[in-house]
Amino acid sequence: MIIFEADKAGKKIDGVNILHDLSICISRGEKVAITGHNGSGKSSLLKLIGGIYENTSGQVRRGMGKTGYVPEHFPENIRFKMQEYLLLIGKMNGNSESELIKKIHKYAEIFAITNFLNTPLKKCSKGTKQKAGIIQALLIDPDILLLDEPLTGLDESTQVELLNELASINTGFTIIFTAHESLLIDGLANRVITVANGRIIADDNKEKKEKYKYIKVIVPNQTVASEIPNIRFHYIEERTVEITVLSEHSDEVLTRLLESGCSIVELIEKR
Ligand SMILES: Nc1ncnc2c1ncn2[C@@H]1O[C@H](COP(=O)(O)OP(=O)(O)OP(=O)(O)O)[C@@H](O)[C@H]1O
Repeated sequence: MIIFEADKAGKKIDGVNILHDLSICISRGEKVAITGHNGSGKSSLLKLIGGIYENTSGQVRRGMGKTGYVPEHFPENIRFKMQEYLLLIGKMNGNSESELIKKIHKYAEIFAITNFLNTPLKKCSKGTKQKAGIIQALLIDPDILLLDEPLTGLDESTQVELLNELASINTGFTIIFTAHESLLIDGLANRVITVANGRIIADDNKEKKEKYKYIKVIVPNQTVASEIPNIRFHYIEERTVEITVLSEHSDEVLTRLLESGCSIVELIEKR
């Protein structure tokens, strides 16, 4: 199901075109990274997708359901304790208090910040505040989560922690985020949109790239490999063969090898 579609869309602010000629389609469940240099238009594209910006040219259609948006910077000097703040924000969105407390505790556990629920936000670290920002967006049970540079300014171990936590929340919903870090792009995205000067210059669907399996196997005789379809192979020793096969054929190839009395030494997935 398509949740966002742009056809030659553009955005002009104060007479300046900041996004040009964008044509994209995003489907439910995709994990999309928007990347590019500073000032290339990443945040603006995210805002256009989320409806924070309306297009000033071309066509845009949205069918996204509830959208949770996490801005790049968490507001400074909030005097509320974390749980008070999350309750306040959650109530604005019509949740009941008991329902909200359950959700806050569930997400605080996933994001490993339960110990900070009673700490004033202004005393929390950048990483903890960032996590509170993400939880705030999750409290509305969004169908789509938009994150603007969620790892910026965090140290490396917090980045890895946050990535794992983001990857562990419900895999079914759509996540669209801007990022510079290959850690987040490689770890979370299945599609990478690259922008430069307000234009999309690349749109790569990682899932579509063919995946291969590399199998190292000891064969009982030299005819086995030559009788198996859909593989490339070469001998590295008299009885040891390296086989490369498309992932989609790998199960049937492994079955054939085992039925022919081969011993599998190594099995690696490659892009
Ligand atoms: N509200 C605005 N008014 C005027 N110009 C803007 C506005 N928002 C963005 N721009 C301009 O549009 C361009 C793209 O900005 P944007 O914030 O989308 O880039 P970005 O890739 O997210 O940058 P960064 O990586 O530095 O966050 C920049 O030149 C910026 O100055």
